[in-house]
Amino acid sequence: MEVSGVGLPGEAPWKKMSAEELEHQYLPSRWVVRLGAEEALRTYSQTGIEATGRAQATWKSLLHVPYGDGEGERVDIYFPNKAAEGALPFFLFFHGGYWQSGSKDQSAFMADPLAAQGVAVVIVGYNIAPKGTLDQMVDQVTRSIAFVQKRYPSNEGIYLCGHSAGAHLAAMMLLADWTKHGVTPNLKGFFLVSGVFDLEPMVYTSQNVALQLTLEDARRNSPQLKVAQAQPAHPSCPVLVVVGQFDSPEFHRQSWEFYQILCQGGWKASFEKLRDVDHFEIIETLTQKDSVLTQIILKTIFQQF
Ligand SMILES: Nc1ccccc1C(=O)C[C@H](N)C(=O)O
Repeated sequence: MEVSGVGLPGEAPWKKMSAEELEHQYLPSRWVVRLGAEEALRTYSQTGIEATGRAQATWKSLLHVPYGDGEGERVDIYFPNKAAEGALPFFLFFHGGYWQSGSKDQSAFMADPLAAQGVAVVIVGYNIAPKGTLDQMVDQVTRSIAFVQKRYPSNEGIYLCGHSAGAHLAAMMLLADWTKHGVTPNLKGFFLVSGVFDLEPMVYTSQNVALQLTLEDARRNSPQLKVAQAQPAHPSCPVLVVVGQFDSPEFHRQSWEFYQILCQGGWKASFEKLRDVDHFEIIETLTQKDSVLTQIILKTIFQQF
């Protein structure tokens, strides 16, 4: 006998959720325990704005550097105090905000602690919805990476880090086809922080009002599905999938299942659940040189594992 509301074995758990529950699972600010939702979002923005101001006051920077002709196609680059501008590891960051909020101008969370250790930090701007579509964002991110490789061909590695929606964009780069960009970036590591890798549930949340994803768009842009179908392009490149203790169960499931599919596909993946942090604190901790995530990133870049 079929029990209503209970899915088939192996069926994604979100398919059994009510619309309200699904909405709740995919609103990260509702899962913040230390603050109210509004205050958590305010603190996150404030922390990003302050870190960006500090980075611009401290480090040599190139701001609003175009990587394409489109209006939003700009990066900010923060350099450590070194003469050799190009022979450095480059850390590229893709901000979160559900592909419809946030900007590079308030996302240089990690610039200070990474530049202090000799890493060039690139904060990537892309056209958020409704101006940009998800396909355009993926293309912009691809071009931003090709741009960095072309401009700094003697780089000591390009590391990609994304938060939330930005982790999705970074994960899409595991599968990027670089041939049409005329360059193969020297990708050395991926840090996927509190990401969404299967976009199908997003189609049924209020986030899709601005995104306007069809089921087909969502599937075409789901690294969870793509990784399962492809050979690893960079089998020796470390891919860290990390989620916050106070992220919602759906965010935990998304990260865990993506990590598992990476392992099955032959990627050098690892998984971390960071204690005591929510969806926003996880990235706010990158302003501190001693935080667990900052240290993991630095150890990966400098191969101290
Ligand atoms: N501003 C963000 C920045 C980074 C990551 C998520 C958000 C969100 O606002 C998500 C959603 N609108 C929420 O209220 O949780």
